[in-house]
Amino acid sequence: MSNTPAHTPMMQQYLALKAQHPDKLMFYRMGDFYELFFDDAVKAARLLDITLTSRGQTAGIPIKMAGIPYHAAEQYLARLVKLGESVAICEQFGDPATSKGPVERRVVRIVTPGTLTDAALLDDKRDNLLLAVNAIKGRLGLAWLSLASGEFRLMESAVDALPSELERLKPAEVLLPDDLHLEFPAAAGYAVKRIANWQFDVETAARNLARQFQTQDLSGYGIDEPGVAVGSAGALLEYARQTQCGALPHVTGLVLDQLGQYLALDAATRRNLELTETIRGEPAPTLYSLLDVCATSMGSRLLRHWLHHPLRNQAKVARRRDAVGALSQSHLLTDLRERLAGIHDIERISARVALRSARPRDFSSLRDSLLALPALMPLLPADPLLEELGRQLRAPSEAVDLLRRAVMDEPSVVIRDGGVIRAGFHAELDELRALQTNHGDFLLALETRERERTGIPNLKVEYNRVHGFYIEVTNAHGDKIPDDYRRRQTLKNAERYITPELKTFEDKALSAQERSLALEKALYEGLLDAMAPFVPSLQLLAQAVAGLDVLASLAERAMLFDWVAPSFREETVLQIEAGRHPVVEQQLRDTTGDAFIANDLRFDASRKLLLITGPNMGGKSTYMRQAALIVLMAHIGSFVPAKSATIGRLDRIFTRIGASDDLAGGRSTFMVEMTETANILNNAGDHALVLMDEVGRGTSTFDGLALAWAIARALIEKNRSYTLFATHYFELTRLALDYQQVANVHLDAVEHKDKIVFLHSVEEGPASQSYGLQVAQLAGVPRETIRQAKRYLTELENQRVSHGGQGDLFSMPVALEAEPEPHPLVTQLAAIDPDELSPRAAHDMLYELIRQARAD
Ligand SMILES: Nc1ncnc2c1ncn2[C@@H]1O[C@H](COP(=O)(O)OP(=O)(O)OP(=O)(O)O)[C@@H](O)[C@H]1O
Repeated sequence: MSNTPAHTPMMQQYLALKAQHPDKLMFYRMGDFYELFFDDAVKAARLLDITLTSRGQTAGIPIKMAGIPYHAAEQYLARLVKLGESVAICEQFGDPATSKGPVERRVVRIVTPGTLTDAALLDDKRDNLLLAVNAIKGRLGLAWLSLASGEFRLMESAVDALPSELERLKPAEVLLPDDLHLEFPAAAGYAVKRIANWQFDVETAARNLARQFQTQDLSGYGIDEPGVAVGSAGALLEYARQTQCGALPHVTGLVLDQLGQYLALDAATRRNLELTETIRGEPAPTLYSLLDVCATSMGSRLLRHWLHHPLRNQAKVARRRDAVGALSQSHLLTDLRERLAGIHDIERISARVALRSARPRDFSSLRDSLLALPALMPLLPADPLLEELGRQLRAPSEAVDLLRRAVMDEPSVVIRDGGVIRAGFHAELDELRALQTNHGDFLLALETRERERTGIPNLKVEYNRVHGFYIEVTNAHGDKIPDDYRRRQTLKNAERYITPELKTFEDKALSAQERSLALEKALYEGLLDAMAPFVPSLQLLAQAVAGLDVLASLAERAMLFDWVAPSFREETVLQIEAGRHPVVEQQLRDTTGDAFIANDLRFDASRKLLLITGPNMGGKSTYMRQAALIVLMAHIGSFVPAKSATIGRLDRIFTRIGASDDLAGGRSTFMVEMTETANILNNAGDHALVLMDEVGRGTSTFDGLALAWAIARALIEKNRSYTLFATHYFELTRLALDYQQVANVHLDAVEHKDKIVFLHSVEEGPASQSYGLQVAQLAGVPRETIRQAKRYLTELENQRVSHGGQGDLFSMPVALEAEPEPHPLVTQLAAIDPDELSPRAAHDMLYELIRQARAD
């Protein structure tokens, strides 16, 4: 037998619970603290910067410990989940005073980065997604859930779509089967959890999902033959359920995400266009930061979603655009937006109701929000989409009525403290509360009555903590004591009595507070039960509010910034009159106060590639990006910064903009550039909008020029996309001579007293010079260096004139065509060494070659 002492009973309990959650930190409730032990304590102390102490020994091992006060737990949880950690929260049940051995404890929930529902842990303005990924035979199965709203989606795609899907969804946590190895973009900001492979089993998943949704199978969700994505959805649902230690009643269905319905944006494009984050990862200035003046956080989240999911269907987008138009014309728009601001996060509150974690203030906020809805309807202008949304704004009247009757105007923060259920809702609760507050009245009334009954004028009814309630009679009146008085205590000059009536009152009063708190808690549980059936309709209503809010914000932006309604066409056209870059325009206004120079853009079937030249800083990138942003804004239903915009059928936007290293991913600038280019050449079709910014500049001049030339030709001949191709290689401007679909445009600049002035206006034709040195001078490069560069430039230009220079490369384009394969006869001839051949063999060889030549 070993001499090692056994673990203490408490540690045995701890270790048994911890063994079920080895990969999570365990918050172990002990009185007013959550304690962490052993390695968890060391880790938490490091991550949270809290003190590491020790708490004696167990089984001969010192117990390392770190603790946090339970009432401050949320802020620590928030920090841990941000760092990608998961935490199992273990509460104590039963009364420590009466239990033998350690009080019972259970893990009540698990907080992981992707399954947050607490208002305090969530970002109001973005969805918090849990994503499960699997791949089988080259097919990728994705499923994702926003537990805080109940939205559950899935899709299948090719494995190489993973990076762009991650960029689109931006999950907080990703679940993967144990032995799946996929290449993930580095530093993507989500936690990765490995779970057992069998959890992804497709058949089990399909069964479990159908059970969750209470359906026969999944065909009602458009899934007739469950595949790899269903396996992911099953694994995800089970994981989410475990984190909540219970059912997920608000997850009532699945949506099959049809990628085909969205304008496709690859990962690089989402980043390059700075939709919701700048290239440096900041939240502003971005298109989202400009557009998001939503009054509710539900609206802000939906807008973010719309920006990442522009719709291809022109009719659907036109409906939104028309609603934005109607709202922008409405003199009630400001009123509407003010009213919307009074509406709380119905979506997330409903989810918490379903998960039974709603707090008292969730209920009062929900009530106030539902009561505010009817006032919105008269503020909606006539418009088909707005009328549809308006119809969805009706709150279930029973729910409103219940909340009104049950919940105080301003309930306390936690139910534990009472003060939540409204007076008049429940008679017994009212009585219990009355007992606590009306002691004085009752005692006075009793005193008066007893004085009259006994004829003792100085009889007193009183209370003290030791003896409770009593009637005190001085010894002088001892002979008048009625029969029903029972002696409780004898003093020097007086006796204290209790009567059956007073005893009953005492019992009630002393336990009233305890009982009223318990009753209030039970009523609160009942309220959660009673509200649960309304969750699905509240979720729908929340979506309607969010939709309305986004449309109203877009209308406000359209009015303020003077944007116009785009018009859509089926045919090949993309025409923008006086377009502006929405974000740069506002930045200029806020900083220098300069006006943004509006520019036209014209594409049609006979003009599909624009070669853009012009000086650095001239505005090439801005011009290209503004085209993409206008197209994108149009496809979410927004008005656009232009005088007019006519947009034909489009299915994708591709961008190859800017030089960014992917050092973490081990790819150089040039490698990133070429990977993105390869993606475009392999996938862009004639309905794609392609932006190519200075492709080829990441390598040597000649390689870069040759690549840029070949890439432009491929885009014209093969992809036939709408292409904006900005370049510093003037040689490329000659493509316009060879292809009628190619047009040259340039950004204008003028030199004024040795200084360059950018006009930022786009003109037809190629630029005349590049002004590189002038821009360098403007940037503050020392004068001497500029002088040297000038001298060197003159030398280079002279050499170029005498040797033909780069331009010659393109005056004989054939030279660039791939070398043709040599004829087999040539190969054979080259392989012959005549010195090794006898005259006879040479003769035979000659005949053989002639035979082959004739046979050809
Ligand atoms: N149409 C415009 N009106 C006013 N200012 C503009 C306009 N276009 C660009 N600018 C200003 O010029 C700056 C440079 O523009 P941009 O980055 O598009 O130039 P570029 O030609 O792409 O330069 P480079 O070749 O060095 O990348 C912008 O930051 C903006 O402040």
